[in-house]
Amino acid sequence: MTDSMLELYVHDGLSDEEIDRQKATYGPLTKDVRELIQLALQTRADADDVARAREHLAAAREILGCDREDGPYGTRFNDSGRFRNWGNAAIGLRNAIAPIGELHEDADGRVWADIHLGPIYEGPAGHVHGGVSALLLDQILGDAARLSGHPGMTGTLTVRYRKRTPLGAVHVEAKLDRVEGRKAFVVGHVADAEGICVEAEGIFIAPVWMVEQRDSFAETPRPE
Ligand SMILES: CCCCCCCCCC(=O)SCCNC(=O)CCNC(=O)[C@H](O)C(C)(C)COP(=O)(O)OP(=O)(O)OC[C@H]1O[C@@H](n2cnc3c(N)ncnc32)[C@H](O)[C@@H]1OP(=O)(O)O
Repeated sequence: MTDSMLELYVHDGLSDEEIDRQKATYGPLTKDVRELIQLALQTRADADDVARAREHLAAAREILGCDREDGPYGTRFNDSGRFRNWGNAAIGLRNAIAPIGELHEDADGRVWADIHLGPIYEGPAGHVHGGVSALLLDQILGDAARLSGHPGMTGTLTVRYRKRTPLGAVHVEAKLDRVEGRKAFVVGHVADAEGICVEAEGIFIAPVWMVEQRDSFAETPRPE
């Protein structure tokens, strides 16, 4: 288990220029697919038009599938400290379902993101699915732990839904509270314009193998 995870931390030696080129190529593709996911939900096109659109999509799948990788993307890094977890379900640059775009870090260690949650993230009518809020919090709290120098796996995530979260603009933030041995305690919340909707505490635990590799994981200042 541990070994299989480490195998997915790959130094692929890409130059910064090549990473930028890939971002410019695949970032817009992800954006297009994200819009497509929403259109699949919202289109009123009739059966003929849907059939026509599906033919185009089949053609696109054929082109994109010609040369492809198998399996998970993992975490890839290069010599200049840039790392890519572009498949990450919450924040991956190449993952069209990942809701988090840009992540910010303040000088006081607060990590935050402003996100637009469209209708594909619906749970209760017109409101954000509770699992999506937990996804955002798991990621942002984990990033706050990592960026404060205490990366770890989520051991426990405690989520309290204080009020419903409307679809639309939300703000997510987190901050390291304290560290006890291999455990980092992080607190955070999801808020709408009216205030906090969901609050969370996470315990992020650095497994022994991660502590041994800590330099590689902690000194990762430039996630893509
Ligand atoms: C580079 C990292 C990037 C992070 C990105 C963040 C965003 C993504 C976050 C995730 O989604 S991670 C995926 C979800 N989490 C997992 O799949 C974790 C699965 N569980 C594990 O791998 C292990 O159970 C874990 C690493 C959490 C703990 O295993 P250990 O063998 O290191 O724990 P150990 O039994 O030695 O206990 C160490 C301490 O932690 C405590 N502990 C263990 N499991 C715990 C737990 N689950 N919750 C709270 N505390 C826990 C335990 O009591 C003890 O406390 P004390 O030091 O005070 O005695």
